[in-house]
Amino acid sequence: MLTGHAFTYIFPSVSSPSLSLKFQKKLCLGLFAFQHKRGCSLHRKNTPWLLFWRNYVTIPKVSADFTRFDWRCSLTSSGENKLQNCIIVGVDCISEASDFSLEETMSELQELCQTAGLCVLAKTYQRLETPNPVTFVGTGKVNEIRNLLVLHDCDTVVFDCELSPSQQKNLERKLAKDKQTVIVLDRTALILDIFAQHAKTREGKLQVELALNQYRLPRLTRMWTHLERQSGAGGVGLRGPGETQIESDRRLLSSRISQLKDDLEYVRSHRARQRKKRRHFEVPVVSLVGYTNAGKSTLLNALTNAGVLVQDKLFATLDPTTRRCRLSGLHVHPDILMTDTVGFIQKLPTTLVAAFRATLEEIAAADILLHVVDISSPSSYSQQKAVMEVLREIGAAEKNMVTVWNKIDRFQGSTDSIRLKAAQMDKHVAVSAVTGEGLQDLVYILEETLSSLLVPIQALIPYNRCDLLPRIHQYSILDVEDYRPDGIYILGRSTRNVALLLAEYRCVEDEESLYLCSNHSSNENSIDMEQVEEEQKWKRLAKGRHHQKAARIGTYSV
Ligand SMILES: Nc1nc2c(ncn2[C@@H]2O[C@H](COP(=O)(O)OP(=O)(O)OP(=O)(O)O)[C@@H](O)[C@H]2O)c(=O)[nH]1
Ligand SMILES: [Mg+2]
Repeated sequence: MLTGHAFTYIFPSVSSPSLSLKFQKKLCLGLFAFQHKRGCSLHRKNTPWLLFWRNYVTIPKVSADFTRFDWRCSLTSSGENKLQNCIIVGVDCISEASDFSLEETMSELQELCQTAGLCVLAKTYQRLETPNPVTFVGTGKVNEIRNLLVLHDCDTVVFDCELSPSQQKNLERKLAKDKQTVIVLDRTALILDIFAQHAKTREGKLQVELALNQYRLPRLTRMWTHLERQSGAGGVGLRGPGETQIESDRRLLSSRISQLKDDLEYVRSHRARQRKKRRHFEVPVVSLVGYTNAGKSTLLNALTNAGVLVQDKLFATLDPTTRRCRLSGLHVHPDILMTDTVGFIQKLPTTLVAAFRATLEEIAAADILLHVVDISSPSSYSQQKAVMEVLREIGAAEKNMVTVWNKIDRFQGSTDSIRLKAAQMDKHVAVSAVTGEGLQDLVYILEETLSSLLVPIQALIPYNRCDLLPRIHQYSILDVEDYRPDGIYILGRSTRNVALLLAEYRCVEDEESLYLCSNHSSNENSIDMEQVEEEQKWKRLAKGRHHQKAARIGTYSV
């Protein structure tokens, strides 16, 4: 029989204060017996019922409210998202070279503040050789910020950098005026808060919660300073009651983090399985990537009538949206899956990149990336570089990519000149997602890029397999189609799936032409026979299960 202690050790996530211990024990032992009977492992991570239990039945309670962000809790007692005043502090570290100018970074920080619900009253900045380990900025700057706080009667400061927990604590102490508390936020906290406000789907919420908790864990002590002061009065030796609370909160928070990691791992593997299945249909995936507010969602709406939320705010989109669409200019692949996803930003917090792995992997797995750039922004070049950096980080920089210069209707110079400039560059196109200008060029480039995904084919199809011809004609570009006495000889390029279908009729009659064809397509698209069997197995599986959802088909006529 399990004792109470052993019980919570083995089933930490099931122990919920909302249920009686007796009931929890009974339930877990029942489930354990059930699993044991079926020969399943008792390992925590391998128990689907436990995942289900954790996700849908109980969430471990922690003594503090960890589902809301600390600073927002302290700002608004009611928890409402009302506008708060703040002062922003820009930091330009000479040791950390950036493509963005200080002015660009400051205006971006102001936009971030506005999106998070903060009203910027004053700005200041400092150029530093290296950050001060105690307060990040110098002592003189700390005094200046304190004066600004008094002058504007404000109690929130936002720093444009990632502060360490101790720097944040020191700044709060030094900036506190007349014993009134001052809230010190850094760029990471601000972005995390925006993400927390915008996450709608369960997956998005899990990812944001993981990033939030990872950010919070080393900063937990700051929440309990009021209890630390009781240590002497409480007379509990050298340990204050606050310390015990921190320990238990830290343990609960760590266990919540590991639960979230487990849950996200499950999401990731589910997505990977979906991707593997998707590869067996002829629908290529085109992913919209780009800096936040570049116009990705507007472009998706313009092409597919997806009805995705469009806002002149940073990180309006957080959760990926995929739409199956039919673009009238596309022939080889008339249907494509288009995905709109979270935008990128310079100095993207590392916790977010790690937490959003499931979403970012979707980008990395796309067939083609449409890199949307706001060409009307003075920072368009730096933004483009920042996006490429994140793509490099997630291993997607070498993907087939089309650069879309968006918002040409707002461009300072002439629209024709920017369209001409894009036309002169490889895989570049200039459009306006709002007016529709240039969208025809985009579809044309997309068609070109999609046909580069095709693989070379050369086969002699027997006359009793004429049923394959309609599919071959639909998804291939044929250079030769010769009706011979022993069968139909074809040479050209086609989709991966058609190439797999023709694997058993493959013949190598014209090696030179096949070589030319294969030069058309990228190396990663060439199929090797080792994969054929595995792919055909999947094909049979996919055929048997009519599980393809009737996707919404948007139409766009050019
Ligand atoms: N003038 C003009 N405005 C545009 C164009 N494309 C988008 N916008 C505007 O730019 C703003 C941001 O557009 P979104 O489509 O939400 O941008 P996004 O890249 O999806 O942004 P996030 O989801 O926040 O990363 C909105 O106000 C759009 O109306 C365009 O071609 N011309
Ligand atoms: Mg968007």
